[in-house]
Amino acid sequence: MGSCSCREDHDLLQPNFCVWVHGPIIVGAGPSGLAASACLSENGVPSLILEKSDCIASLWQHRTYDRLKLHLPKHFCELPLLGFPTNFPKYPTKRQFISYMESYALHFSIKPRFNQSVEKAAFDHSSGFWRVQTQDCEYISKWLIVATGENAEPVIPEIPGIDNFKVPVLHTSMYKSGFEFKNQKVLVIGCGNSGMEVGLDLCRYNAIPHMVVRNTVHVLPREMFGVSTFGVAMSLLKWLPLKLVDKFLLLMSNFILGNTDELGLRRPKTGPIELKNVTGKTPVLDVGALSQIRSGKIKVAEGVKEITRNGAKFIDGQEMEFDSIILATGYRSNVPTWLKGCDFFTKEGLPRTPFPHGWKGENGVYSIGFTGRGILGTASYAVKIAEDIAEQWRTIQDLNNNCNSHVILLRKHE
Ligand SMILES: Cc1cc2nc3c(=O)[nH]c(=O)nc-3n(C[C@H](O)[C@H](O)[C@H](O)COP(=O)(O)OP(=O)(O)OC[C@H]3O[C@@H](n4cnc5c(N)ncnc54)[C@H](O)[C@@H]3O)c2cc1C
Ligand SMILES: NC(=O)C1=CN([C@@H]2O[C@H](COP(=O)(O)OP(=O)(O)OC[C@H]3O[C@@H](n4cnc5c(N)ncnc54)[C@H](OP(=O)(O)O)[C@@H]3O)[C@@H](O)[C@H]2O)C=CC1
Ligand SMILES: O=C(O)C(=O)Cc1c[nH]c2ccccc12
Repeated sequence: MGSCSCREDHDLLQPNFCVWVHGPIIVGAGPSGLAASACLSENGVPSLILEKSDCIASLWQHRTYDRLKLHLPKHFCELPLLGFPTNFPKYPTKRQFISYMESYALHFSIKPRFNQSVEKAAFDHSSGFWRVQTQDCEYISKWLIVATGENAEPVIPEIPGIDNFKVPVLHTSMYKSGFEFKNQKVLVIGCGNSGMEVGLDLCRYNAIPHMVVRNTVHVLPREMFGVSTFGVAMSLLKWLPLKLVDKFLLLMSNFILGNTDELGLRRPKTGPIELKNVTGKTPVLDVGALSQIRSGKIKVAEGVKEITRNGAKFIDGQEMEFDSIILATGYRSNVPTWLKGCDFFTKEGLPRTPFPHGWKGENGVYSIGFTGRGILGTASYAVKIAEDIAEQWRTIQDLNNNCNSHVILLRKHE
């Protein structure tokens, strides 16, 4: 740090330069990064977002399927300070959600630096600043906000023989629509919300999906008599203990959906909300896959033992041919690959302290978007982070007054 000489310039990105950022550096321009930036700006604090992709909300724009809709009502998926347009339906489509994110960024004049992949970030104890390295440049700030998300990388399981399958195996993050799988026999591995919804989408294109359910799973209706199940759970939790709420949800689910165990979807012993809180495993909110399972259009298979060139061998000894394989095996955080020397995050890349206390670490590091509570968790952390940094910002504002820009280019001495 002491080896940097100052030069003002906003647009140059060269390996031998480091950029001094007056406000916080935010890594990731998804909903969490945008929310943090908007709340900071509302508190008078500038920030700089570094985004590895070429757009905002890249998970939604590049890594989700066409028929995706929010499965929680829109008021549970709003970012702070600016809500959804009133003409949006209760469950906005992916396109609508993206357009909301775009207007959000525009409204708060958020201009991330795209194509900046953070490769390393570490706190420099000697200077008291965070040093954030991308492929182009080093950025330096007093604060680092980690907003790279719980869904940063696909989980690709090591299933014996998987590399020998005749065509490339696709993860749901690359799946767009069943159009490419018309009339095909498709093995879908995994039965979370992605597996269920991809299975359903495949049915719409006359494909024949076989879905691997290796474990137990909670399937709940998206709505209970016109009210969202998520909303019902949130309301009841204000008054009743968690276990009772879970009992109620299961009672209602059995009434609305029938016995899912009979379909090969065995329920875990722990209730759906308790399981979500303890393990992070999201219950499936059914938007139609279950009736396709009941009618036999989506076939349920137990665990896969091995993938062959033409298909799969299952643990019950059956062998079957498939045209394609889709991995609906979920996602993981990538934080451990780039955030160094900081035990704020676990080796799984999630904050060590669970919700609602995991937003602030030591030395000016913050996390947003790792609460297992979707956008709702993001919104609550954005407000807390912005207030916390704004308070520090005000105390050092006198120093900042000497600078007329919040991004300054520094030349590194060789
Ligand atoms: C299919 C799907 C549907 C979902 N539906 C809902 C829903 O209906 N409601 C809900 O509340 N939640 C939902 N979620 C949860 C979802 O995680 C959130 O909606 C939201 O996208 C999280 O925002 P985020 O900004 O924390 O993470 P992301 O949206 O993943 O954004 C993180 C950003 O960080 C960038 N990034 C990652 N690594 C780096 C790096 N090293 N350097 C620079 N940039 C980096 C990524 O490119 C990305 O743009 C869904 C998730 C999935 C996968
Ligand atoms: N409309 C919406 O809003 C949607 C929201 N989402 C959200 O996105 C997030 C990610 O969901 P999703 O992509 O479904 O991931 P999940 O982590 O929820 O589910 C992954 C699934 O893959 C299974 N699995 C993992 N590894 C293997 C393996 N080796 N063999 C067999 N099965 C395996 C898991 O089984 P096991 O339980 O045994 O580990 C689980 O069923 C969730 O929060 C979800 O709610 C997703 C889609 C739509
Ligand atoms: O859809 C998701 O992935 C979410 O994270 C939303 C969500 C947060 N908590 C839940 C509990 C039950 C179902 C969905 C969610």
